[in-house]
Amino acid sequence: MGARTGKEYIEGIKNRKTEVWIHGEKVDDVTTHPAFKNVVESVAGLYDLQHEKQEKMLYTSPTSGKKVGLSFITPKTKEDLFKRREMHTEWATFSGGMMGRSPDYLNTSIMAFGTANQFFAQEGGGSDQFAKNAADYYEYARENDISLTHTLIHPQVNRSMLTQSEQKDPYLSARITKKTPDGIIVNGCRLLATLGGITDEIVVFPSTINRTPGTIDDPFAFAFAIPNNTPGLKFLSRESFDYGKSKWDHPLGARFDESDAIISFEDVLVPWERIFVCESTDICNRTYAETNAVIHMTHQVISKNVVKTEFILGVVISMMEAIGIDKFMHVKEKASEIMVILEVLRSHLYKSEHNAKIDQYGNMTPDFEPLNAARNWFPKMYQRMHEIIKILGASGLMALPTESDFSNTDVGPLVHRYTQGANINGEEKVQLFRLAWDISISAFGNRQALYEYYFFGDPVRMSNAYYDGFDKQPYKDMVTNFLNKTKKEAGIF
Ligand SMILES: Cc1cc2nc3c(=O)[nH]c(=O)nc-3n(C[C@H](O)[C@H](O)[C@H](O)COP(=O)(O)OP(=O)(O)OC[C@H]3O[C@@H](n4cnc5c(N)ncnc54)[C@H](O)[C@@H]3O)c2cc1C
Ligand SMILES: O=C(O)Cc1ccc(O)c(O)c1
Repeated sequence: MGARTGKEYIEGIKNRKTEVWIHGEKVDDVTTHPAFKNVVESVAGLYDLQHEKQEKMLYTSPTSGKKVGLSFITPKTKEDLFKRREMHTEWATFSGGMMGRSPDYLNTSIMAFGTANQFFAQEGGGSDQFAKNAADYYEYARENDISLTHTLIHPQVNRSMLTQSEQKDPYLSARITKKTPDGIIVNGCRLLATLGGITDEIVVFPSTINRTPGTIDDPFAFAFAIPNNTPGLKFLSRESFDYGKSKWDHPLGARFDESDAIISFEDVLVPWERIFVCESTDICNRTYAETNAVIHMTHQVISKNVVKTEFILGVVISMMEAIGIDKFMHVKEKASEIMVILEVLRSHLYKSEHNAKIDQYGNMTPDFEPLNAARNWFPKMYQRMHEIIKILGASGLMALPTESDFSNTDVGPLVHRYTQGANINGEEKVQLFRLAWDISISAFGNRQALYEYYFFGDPVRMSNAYYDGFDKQPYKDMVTNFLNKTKKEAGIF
């Protein structure tokens, strides 16, 4: 098939008839349901963009010779990484970086699993069949341009219990309940699938963050990918933040609300050919790190976050000029904080690409150190950018008549006059500040802040993993050498 168009993506999910629930009802057709149709249209827009900018977005499949999405590329050179980043940038620009789960994010991980497929063959739970499955799945997803969601997290019942078997209900988190000649049977729940009901397939993998060393919880230790319409699979979506308002009133929420879903498994049969890990806590713990999937995913994330930061900077500078606060010292200081965040992110991305090396699987792999630092830092910086919009926007983030107020002949002229800015008319100012509101105040905006803080894992545990993995010795040696030298110079031997 090759790279799909928006129309093909929409037809695909329409025909799939995934079991999606929202607001207490089963969704008949996600492509027309008010909670999903606008974001479906946005995802379709991404697929169309692949064809509008083919040079930038597609490459030739090494197996079929067809044009396929560049996010699936097996990078062999630094130029491949630059090209892939430009592709990520193009898709991110479509939404101002507000779609965290544009399909390129997970496509990079499928590439990594597929090319590192021998990882899944190792002793202690792996098999040649699992390795073949990972290679085949990469080929299948790339050639058919499959859109994916993923779920890695156990339900938030009692986090003080380190394993799922210890929970008061050890059958709550999704686990293998039976093995049959056809595959495994899975029952229980997983969190949290963003874009859940509106993708083709779901990747059910272990957390990227290691479980506590030494804990074995094998019925919960698996990795597989299945179609969203597999019998017994339900997507229980959160309330929609697309309130069906005009895109002028809700410029982000009415277009990019990706939705998040709890995943329910009821006697779901996962065929053997779709399984990559089965009952191995040990392999699960190492999957993301040792296939380097997390590195390729982070390359997409930081590319996307550069765009998101550029977009927010643009909004903030426009707001400052709109209400004439752009000469105040503290205001410039706050905008400069965002400029610094942008330059730091760009530098991390640059270093990661320029220091890239061929890994053990033959892939040109970005340097993880700058990417890892950036993914530990940005979740906190995003909260600050969010705050800066509120500090600078003040009442302008609430004095926000709607499109229908402007078009009303009685109050339209009034609101147009009363909402004007320093060098901008009322309608233009409200449109700009509605965008700022949708980044910082609305349910959509606050979900973005939560997403950026948490989606890659709990920043506290991530920081501890970062600290533990950091090579600290050179810095300790530096200080020891310095102290030894001063001791010597002081005549103490
Ligand atoms: C908007 C959004 C979208 C998401 N999309 C996806 C998705 O598509 N796929 C997916 O798999 N996941 C997704 N996630 C889930 C995300 O990965 C988790 O939120 C994240 O890993 C943190 O886990 P948790 O939410 O269970 O928090 P918890 O682990 O429950 O943590 C809650 C609080 O308790 C503290 N805490 C808990 N346990 C410990 C501990 N052992 N030690 C120290 N402190 C602890 C944490 O620091 C935190 O402050 C999404 C999350 C959000 C918010
Ligand atoms: O691995 C974890 O524990 C959290 C995590 C990481 C990457 C993701 O994309 C995601 O949705 C969740």
